[in-house]
Amino acid sequence: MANLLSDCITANGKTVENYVFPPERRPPISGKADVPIIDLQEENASKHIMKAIQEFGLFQVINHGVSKDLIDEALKVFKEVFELPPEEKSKINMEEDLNQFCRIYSSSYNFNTEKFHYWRDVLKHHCSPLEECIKFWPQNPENYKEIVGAYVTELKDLGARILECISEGIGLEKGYFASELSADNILTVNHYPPCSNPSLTLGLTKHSDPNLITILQAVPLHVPGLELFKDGQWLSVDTVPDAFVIFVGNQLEVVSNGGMKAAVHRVSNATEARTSAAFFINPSYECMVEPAKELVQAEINPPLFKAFKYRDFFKVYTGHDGERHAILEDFGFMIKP
Ligand SMILES: O=C(O)CCC(=O)C(=O)O
Ligand SMILES: [Fe+2]
Repeated sequence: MANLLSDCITANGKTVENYVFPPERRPPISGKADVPIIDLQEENASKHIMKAIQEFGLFQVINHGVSKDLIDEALKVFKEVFELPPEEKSKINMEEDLNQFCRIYSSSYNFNTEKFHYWRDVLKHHCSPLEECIKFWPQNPENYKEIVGAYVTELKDLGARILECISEGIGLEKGYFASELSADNILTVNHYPPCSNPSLTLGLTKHSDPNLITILQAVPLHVPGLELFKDGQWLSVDTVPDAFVIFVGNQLEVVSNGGMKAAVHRVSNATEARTSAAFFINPSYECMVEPAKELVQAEINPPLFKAFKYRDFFKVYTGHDGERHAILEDFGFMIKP
């Protein structure tokens, strides 16, 4: 397993080879995306969410009910993980197995085979069922389990409320997603260390998330990073304080039979460090995913995706970085270049 970037930087203060992406994989941004800010307490929140999804595939939520103190504590503890001395970090499981419940690694799952590495370190663990997963979470910082346990419990609840708004918005019963479709939760903490030449690297390449929805927060707010691909252009995404960014993922695209499109995004680096926490709401690995029967009609609106087991999709998604688009098309996704 490769060293973590955060360790290399502390150890010798300079960058590492194989992090320079070819120019065609890092086209510049053309401006800013005016991503809608939705007040979840507002009566018409569901309507606003649907409109934002149609236009952007993502939106910000405020008045979401998650306390500011808890958010601040969680984001602090996430940063602290990457500030631990290398010997402490190495105690966090670094196994390659996809089913490991807690892993810390650099760049991506495919570090050993990928040609270019992303300028990021990652801590990733499952969060459901909490009592089981929490045993595998980092022992340090000491308060990690307590704070992150409370944080992911709140985010799970927030996700359920947002999914209720979405099911209402697309004409499905309110509890449609409160099933195996949203049974698994994974937390990914991305740490993008300071980069001396951020125009040459990528924190994360162009992708859409594999899941139902993602709930994201990043600090510090003034450090840019998240970028959205919209109408053939890359646009930077600024967020307002204490808002969560909500992304439509591939499985929502399937269930809505293409009615909603997953947000295509990437992350650029900066001369300052940035840390983001992405809470992924996923189907369970055994869940069969297909377009909702209620949204499909044989002649007028035939199913655009064949049914698949989420495990099979996820294996493809994580295993074939370079060929991902061709393979996703095999599942029915119409991927534009
Ligand atoms: O760091 C970010 O802003 C986004 C991270 C992301 O896209 C992901 O983890 O899938
Ligand atoms: Fe993402």
